Amino acid sequence: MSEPLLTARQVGVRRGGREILQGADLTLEAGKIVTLIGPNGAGKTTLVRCVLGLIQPDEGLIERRPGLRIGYMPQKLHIDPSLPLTVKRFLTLGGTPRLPLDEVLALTGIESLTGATMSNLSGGETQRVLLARALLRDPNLLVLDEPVQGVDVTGQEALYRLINDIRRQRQCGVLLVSHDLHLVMATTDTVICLNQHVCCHGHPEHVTNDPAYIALFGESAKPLVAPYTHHHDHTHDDHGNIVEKDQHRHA
Ligand SMILES: Nc1ncnc2c1ncn2[C@@H]1O[C@H](COP(=O)(O)OP(=O)(O)OP(=O)(O)O)[C@@H](O)[C@H]1O
Repeated sequence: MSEPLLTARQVGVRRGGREILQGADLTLEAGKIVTLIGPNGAGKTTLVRCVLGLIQPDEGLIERRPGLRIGYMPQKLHIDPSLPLTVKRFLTLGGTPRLPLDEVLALTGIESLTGATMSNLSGGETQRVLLARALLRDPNLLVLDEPVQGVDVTGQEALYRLINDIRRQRQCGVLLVSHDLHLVMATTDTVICLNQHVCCHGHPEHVTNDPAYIALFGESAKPLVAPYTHHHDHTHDDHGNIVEKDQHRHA
């Protein structure tokens, strides 16, 4: 096995006197897709921000391979609709790209959009442009925070296929945040379920057949067409600590 691109060990983050992330482990490797899933407020974006180096964990450590280049696709893009910003201008705002623009436009299928105004793009087009921007850095690691937000179901499948093709072609590692477990299962190498701590993790096929996983996510997580729902064999108190069901009943 080659040296990982990034390793997070026992990462913990506290905010406002509350543990929002505890003991999270993560290993990202070239050519592999790791998907973070979990309910709202589970700490997914917080872990992503630690990976990106935007925040320092209060506990644990993050090791990055020297020279690691990360391409980041944020959850949302806020652009003033009155700004007449074209796709080409947007893509070249971040300085000199490491990959030829034409190559990235072709890879993401947005060659015909270069003259379009950013605020006029559809949800799916916007996400492709954001992906293109992340790719221009020629990253060894792509970090995609809910990349299919605002995209219809057909577009979501196409976007996940594209992400899969990109990691095959470019052999970059991918860290994906998703609520769409059923859509990412087929292309993910490792699933990490987060709810302040890592509730379970592993290869999707093994994980979906694991009774612990089924107890955690419910039967609806098994068929590939069902919406993702999150069930726990435990709950969390206001501080993110695990409360066993029995404790709860007697509380
Ligand atoms: N700077 C902060 N100060 C206080 N609380 C914070 C801070 N940043 C995050 N939180 C809280 O930590 C928790 C985890 O937030 P985070 O954004 O990581 O969750 P998430 O899993 O990405 O959620 P979502 O799926 O809704 O995007 C939330 O309850 C959030 O309100």
